[in-house]
Amino acid sequence: MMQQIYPSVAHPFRYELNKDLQFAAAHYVPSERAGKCSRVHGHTYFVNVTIAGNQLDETGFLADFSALKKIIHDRFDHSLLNEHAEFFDNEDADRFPTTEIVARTICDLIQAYLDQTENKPVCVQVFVRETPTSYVLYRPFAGGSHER
Ligand SMILES: Nc1nc2c(c(=O)[nH]1)N=C([C@H](O)[C@H](O)COP(=O)(O)OP(=O)(O)OP(=O)(O)O)CN2
Ligand SMILES: [Zn+2]
Repeated sequence: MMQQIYPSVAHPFRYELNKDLQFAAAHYVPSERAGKCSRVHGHTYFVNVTIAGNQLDETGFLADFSALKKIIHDRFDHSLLNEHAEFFDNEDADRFPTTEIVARTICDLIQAYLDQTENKPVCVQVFVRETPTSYVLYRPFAGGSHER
């Protein structure tokens, strides 16, 4: 699944960077309505992160590819997503580890890192593929401005 072409996101910035990464993790969706997915099972999550901005840093990077990988892969690889209590909550449907909420969480984590960099680019899209037939796109600025 790596090296696939992802849906593009409209933005006004001069530079756009994309980073593919993956991690293996278990999860369950803690709702009877999730059917078989309410039982613990695992995926290899394929993620594409899109970052955009007008300024590069002193290294000529929009963002450091290696740092982006570390933020996500090192945190979630070979873990049970439901156990990351700082991000997910089995009692709150807006914090269940669904593909949608995993994508939003990844975007928030990446943006928190970018906010600390000198050139302050923005994460404009996160793609998360959970299975060969299921993926989600999260676009934090959809329908609005890129100002934060
Ligand atoms: N909108 C969402 N729907 C489902 C999610 C989700 O996160 N968001 N998650 C699941 C399950 O966790 C499951 O891992 C994925 O389900 P599904 O795509 O149905 O997997 P299959 O391999 O059974 O699908 P095929 O159509 O047979 O390829 C369920 N729904
Ligand atoms: Zn699943």
